[in-house]
Amino acid sequence: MTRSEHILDLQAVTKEYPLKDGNLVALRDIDLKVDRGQVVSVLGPSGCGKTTLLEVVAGLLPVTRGQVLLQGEPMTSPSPKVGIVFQQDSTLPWRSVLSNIAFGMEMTGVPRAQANRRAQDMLDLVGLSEFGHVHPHQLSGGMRQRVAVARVLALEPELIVMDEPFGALDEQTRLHLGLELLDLVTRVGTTILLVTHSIQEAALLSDRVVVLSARPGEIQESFDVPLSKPRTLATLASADYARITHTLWTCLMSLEGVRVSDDVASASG
Ligand SMILES: Nc1ncnc2c1ncn2[C@@H]1O[C@H](COP(=O)(O)OP(=O)(O)OP(=O)(O)O)[C@@H](O)[C@H]1O
Repeated sequence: MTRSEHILDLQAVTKEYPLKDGNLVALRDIDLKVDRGQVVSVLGPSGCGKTTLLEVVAGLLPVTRGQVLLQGEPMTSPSPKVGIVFQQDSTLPWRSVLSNIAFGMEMTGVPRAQANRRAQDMLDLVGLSEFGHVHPHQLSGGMRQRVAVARVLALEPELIVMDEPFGALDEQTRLHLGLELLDLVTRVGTTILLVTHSIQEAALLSDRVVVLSARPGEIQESFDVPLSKPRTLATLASADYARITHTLWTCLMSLEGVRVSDDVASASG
């Protein structure tokens, strides 16, 4: 594999937070390569450093040691090449949906008329063609997250990092929107790094799932997800899906010191 195919390359990344009485090591020696067009999920126990990892990748936090390369270049500050979708609704309530999407483009100097045209294209892409002129509070939580995704896609990032983007939604809506997102990013060829607490979501959407250990977060295991594409809700009923969720569940439970019997793990999948 050539260097350019690794859109993201974390090399021995360690992140420490300074505290009054010493440093808190949030991440230790993280080596992670993500190929162009891949969806990679990060799972791990609460507090293991998942959000820290995303913030480091997005250039929002400096690393303590090691480096983050995006397309071979060190990432040391936020870049338009990396889009971010957070769990919390980040739409601006006083702007219409269309102008929420256009806003990011206007900030980067795109003329308003052009930004509005592209915003409409993005709305069409996320299935909200008719909703450009309403305000965010008139949409459901899932629709608002689609607006957030459209706003990020409009900027044509190389990589999108997502922190529990559908975490505030019920499990069914979450998986449904996740599949829509997967279809979308497959079409536009974007690379995704996704933090989630949901084994189901990670298995359903990812090419690879990385499991972090309890703090300090180190890479415990990395699993390729051998599910055929396109993924659909029917994937949830497949034997391969049951196997990969079982594997992920067992790995996570072992981090919590729990031994999972096959029966319990199968039932959980
Ligand atoms: N700004 C900060 N200053 C000091 N410590 C921090 C800071 N931000 C995070 N931490 C600590 O770093 C560790 C990792 O936090 P982080 O939010 O990255 O974990 P997480 O895996 O995303 O957690 P969760 O799954 O609960 O959302 C935690 O122990 C947290 O308390």
